Amino acid sequence: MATDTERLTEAAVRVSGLVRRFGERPGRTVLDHLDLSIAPGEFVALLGRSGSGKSTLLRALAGLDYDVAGSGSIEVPGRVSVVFQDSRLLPWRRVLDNVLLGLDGREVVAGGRAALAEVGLAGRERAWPVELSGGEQQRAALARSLVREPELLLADEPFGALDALTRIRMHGLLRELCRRHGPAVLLVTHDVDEAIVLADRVLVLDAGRIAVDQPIHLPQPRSHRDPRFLEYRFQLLTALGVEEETAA
Ligand SMILES: Nc1ncnc2c1ncn2[C@@H]1O[C@H](COP(=O)(O)OP(=O)(O)OP(=O)(O)O)[C@@H](O)[C@H]1O
Repeated sequence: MATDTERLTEAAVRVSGLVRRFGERPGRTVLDHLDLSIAPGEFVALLGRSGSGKSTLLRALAGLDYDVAGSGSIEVPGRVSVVFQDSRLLPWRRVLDNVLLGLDGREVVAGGRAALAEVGLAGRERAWPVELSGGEQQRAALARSLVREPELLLADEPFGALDALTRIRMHGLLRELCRRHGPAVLLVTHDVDEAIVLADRVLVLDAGRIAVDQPIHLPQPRSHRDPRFLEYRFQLLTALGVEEETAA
């Protein structure tokens, strides 16, 4: 029998027949025999209408869905980091202590400082979270994830609460950090453009399954004005049920 490590050599994530239900029996089926695989280092964005189950899938991959009815198999690597829409920094800990939370040893301090420098927060190690802007708090959250050198980064609307300009800056930063650290990424987003700008592959979740699996064949950095970008946008908006005239 193959070991966990052997089985994961070709895929960072392998999900098979995943079912998740909520409510009293028989309950509402949110994920319905969903299959998904993500290669090591691949950046995948997950779109879907509100309530389609994107966060449910992400929580399942993160192992955060205790007490949920369901079945199916999930294989993920040993080192998984999660970033949410809010930074979830502990307000009573300084920024560097937040980044190092749960890590031991003197050498991790240097790693934490380096991670903060990578996200543009050098010099803010001793700041309190409340002293950071929303974008800076998300940068700190990214540093906290990356210092753990994850093989899989799960991100649930990490830029959803940021203004448009900060968002664009964060896109560049995330792309660069992923290029350097090479985790597989699953990014949940409502923003079709964000998905096309960042991802190697865009998925659309519908009726409990992956309804669209679209590789994005565009060089980085990607321009919204590229006609191929517009084609991907049109196609994905249509898959999301946005009126064709609006999508056009
Ligand atoms: N713990 C829970 N208990 C009951 N129902 C839940 C629970 N978690 C999620 N649901 C339901 O499952 C469905 C999918 O929720 P989920 O948060 O995964 O959707 P989503 O695609 O991430 O939505 P959004 O884009 O609005 O964030 C929703 O109808 C939601 O109400």
